[in-house]
Amino acid sequence: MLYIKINKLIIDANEKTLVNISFDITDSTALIGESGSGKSLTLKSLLNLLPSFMKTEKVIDSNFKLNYDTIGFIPQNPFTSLSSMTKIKNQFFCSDEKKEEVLKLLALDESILNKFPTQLSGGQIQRVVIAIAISRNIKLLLLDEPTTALDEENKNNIINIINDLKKRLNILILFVTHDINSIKEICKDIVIIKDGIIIEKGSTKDILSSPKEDYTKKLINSTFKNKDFRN
Ligand SMILES: Nc1ncnc2c1ncn2[C@@H]1O[C@H](COP(=O)(O)OP(=O)(O)OP(=O)(O)O)[C@@H](O)[C@H]1O
Repeated sequence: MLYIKINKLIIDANEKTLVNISFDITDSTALIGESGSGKSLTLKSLLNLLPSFMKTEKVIDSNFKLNYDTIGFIPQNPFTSLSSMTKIKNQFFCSDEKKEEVLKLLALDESILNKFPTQLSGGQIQRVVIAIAISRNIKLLLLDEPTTALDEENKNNIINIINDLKKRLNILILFVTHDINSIKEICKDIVIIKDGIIIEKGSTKDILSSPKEDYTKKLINSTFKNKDFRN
């Protein structure tokens, strides 16, 4: 079983600590917090993409190497991550067989390979971005609010697709969002973050059914319409 134990992650900028957290990813973890809580900085630090003026202290234990080959990243806005002048088939870096395999997993027709991104819908583009990420045999999939730029129908589609991928592929998931409701089907664990510090963490079921902190209750009440977990 894959795991990542983030025993210490401290990010400082200009003498100020922006993030100071520790948590594990042993299956699928949601990192949830309001704007400015430190979610993106956490993802960027795992991808080694923080600006050089930020100082980082990382103590991470994992049973695989964390690098470009093993980490896939799905950004908030899929429209900016594809090259608009390049046909979809040339945006993959894998064999044709692998392309066919991942397109099937994402319920995308092979005909999209000969199209340009501008010829696809928002939902199709996000699925292509996910297909490209998983075509690299990654071990960790980072998702940064992947449904923000999508309409309600495509949002639900993407959530179902990620849930399905999680069941089929043996990969870890770290899903960043401010919307608890969007991850309740996908993520086994939740980490609640505020001002760079963890407020509460635990299993999704426990956090949703009996949140301990007021901040968590506020997040749940602002987004959580489905009462399944409370009964
Ligand atoms: N380049 C930077 N220089 C200085 N401070 C920064 C920089 N980037 C982010 N910060 C600060 O770090 C804190 C965490 O920012 P971060 O972008 O990680 O928040 P977030 O939780 O991802 O927010 P959002 O949901 O709006 O994307 C914020 O206070 C932000 O102002």
